[in-house]
Amino acid sequence: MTTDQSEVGYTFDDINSIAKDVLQKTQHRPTIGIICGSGLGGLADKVDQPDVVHYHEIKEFPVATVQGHEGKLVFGKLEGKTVVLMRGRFHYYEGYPMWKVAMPVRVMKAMGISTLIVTNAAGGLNPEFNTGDLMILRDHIDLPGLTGECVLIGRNDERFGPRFPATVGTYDDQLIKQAKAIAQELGYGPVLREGVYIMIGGPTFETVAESRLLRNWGADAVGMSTVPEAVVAKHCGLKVFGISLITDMCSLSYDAVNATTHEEVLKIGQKRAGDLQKLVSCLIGKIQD
Ligand SMILES: O=P(O)(O)O[C@H]1O[C@H](CO)[C@@H](O)[C@H]1O
Ligand code: HPA
Repeated sequence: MTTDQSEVGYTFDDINSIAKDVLQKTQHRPTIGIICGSGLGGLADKVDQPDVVHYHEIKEFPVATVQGHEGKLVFGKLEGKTVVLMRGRFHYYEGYPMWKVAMPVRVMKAMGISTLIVTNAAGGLNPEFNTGDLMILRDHIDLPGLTGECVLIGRNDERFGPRFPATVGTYDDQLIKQAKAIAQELGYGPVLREGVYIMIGGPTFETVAESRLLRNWGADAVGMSTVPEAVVAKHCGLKVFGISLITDMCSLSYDAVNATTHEEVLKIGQKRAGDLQKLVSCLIGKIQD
């Protein structure tokens, strides 16, 4: 048995073969990929001429195990653009290695997308935020990456991207500008935020001391996803846009403790998903193929 991590993951040929197999199940040729966060999969219901491919139908694809993540790819048209939505993502805390968490991003790139939109449910760390706010990701902190669990660990194939990729500018400036303008037009100004998302491994929610630490590190919101996907997307040259729905406020004081639950996360998701979906749909309409 080997514990050598350098050979793990799917090869470039594996990824292309998976993409080819999936494309045989749909007529659509997507240019935009969307990963739906916890309870935020409803956007898939807005897709015209949908073709649905369940993850279990795709050889070598992980299965989604978390409530609020259905486990299917939805291909079709949104605002005139051809899209593929992941209705259900993979998380490190489900027991998947990082490279597997983000492998669908490489598959979507191999299917032809040039832009990736990532959505998530996140806890608010910035005391000025409120539950129900929408936070555009200006940047992220890859806590697992900083502590030795970067999604790009392992042998690098330059056909995916460079060995030492830059991560500055991961979130596309132009898309951020467009999204902000759309949010103003839609009247979302009062709930629109822009900030830094920090990924923790999960599945435990933060203690008060941890929330204080993450806040002191400069994070505005915390979640257990998104960063590996965004890093892999940037590595392979995709334009990335990220947005969080703030589903709960993290406790920064022992005097006002809120013990977050996944049910609470899904409930706020249900209540506020409509606005997030509207914003994302309008942005898709503006993206140049
Ligand atoms: O990041 P998404 O998938 O939206 O899910 C968020 O919600 C779950 C916790 O309720 C965690 O998985 C967290 O990451
Ligand atoms: O408060 C949170 N912490 C971590 N992940 C989350 N996902 C939704 N809310 C949270």
